[in-house]
Amino acid sequence: MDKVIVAKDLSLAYSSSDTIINKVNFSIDSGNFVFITGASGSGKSTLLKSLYGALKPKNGSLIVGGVEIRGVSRSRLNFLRRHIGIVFQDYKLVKEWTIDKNIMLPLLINGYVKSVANNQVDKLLKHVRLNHQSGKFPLELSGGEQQRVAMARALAHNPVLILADEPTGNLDEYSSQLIWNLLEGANTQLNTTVIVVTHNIPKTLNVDYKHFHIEYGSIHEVC
Ligand SMILES: Nc1ncnc2c1ncn2[C@@H]1O[C@H](COP(=O)(O)OP(=O)(O)OP(=O)(O)O)[C@@H](O)[C@H]1O
Repeated sequence: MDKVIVAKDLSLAYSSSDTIINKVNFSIDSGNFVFITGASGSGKSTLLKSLYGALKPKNGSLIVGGVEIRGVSRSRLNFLRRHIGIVFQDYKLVKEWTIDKNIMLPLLINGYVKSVANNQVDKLLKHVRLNHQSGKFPLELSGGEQQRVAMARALAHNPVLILADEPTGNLDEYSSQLIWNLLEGANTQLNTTVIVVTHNIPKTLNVDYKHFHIEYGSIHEVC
């Protein structure tokens, strides 16, 4: 099976004095569904940031989608990110844009012509059960609805990898379940590799998943 991510002796830090992740080794196969847990401040978001190149390794090697993140050029990183969908706990939608335009952005970046992108946005809004909210702005939606827009944006360009940082952290049970269903669907139907940072692994998920736990700068596989 292809490896989507390979970390060798990977260390991550924000400054030269304190290392958050220290010489870890792990790999993730294409099509895996992976949970990353750990105490608050253990480095879960830091690890995720490194996977989309927002934080470069301090030492060691981190290969994502065949691209070595350490020393990667801006253009190569932009190319890699076209194959990644990212979901944040605080949604990170552009509030001045309609939800349709937010979802359309990755499609236009990936070279879709406007008419095809428009159709795709309609399909995605239906997929996340928000077609009735088309044309609205993010702040006119509830938190759960905004996160579903963020999910639609992450799924829009059929990414090979979805990275989600506490995607249900602020949501009620109904919205959380919808988000888990969407992530599960991407994984089982499209074979998208999914990596989720969370404090709580849902009990209702119908996928075989891997579970990595971060503690004291190390990562170990729980199952
Ligand atoms: N931009 C930054 N600059 C400097 N230090 C940072 C930065 N972001 C995070 N840190 C530090 O890195 C450590 C790990 O933070 P991180 O956000 O990765 O933890 P986490 O496991 O995701 O925590 P939580 O579950 O609370 O979100 C913390 O000590 C934090 O203060």
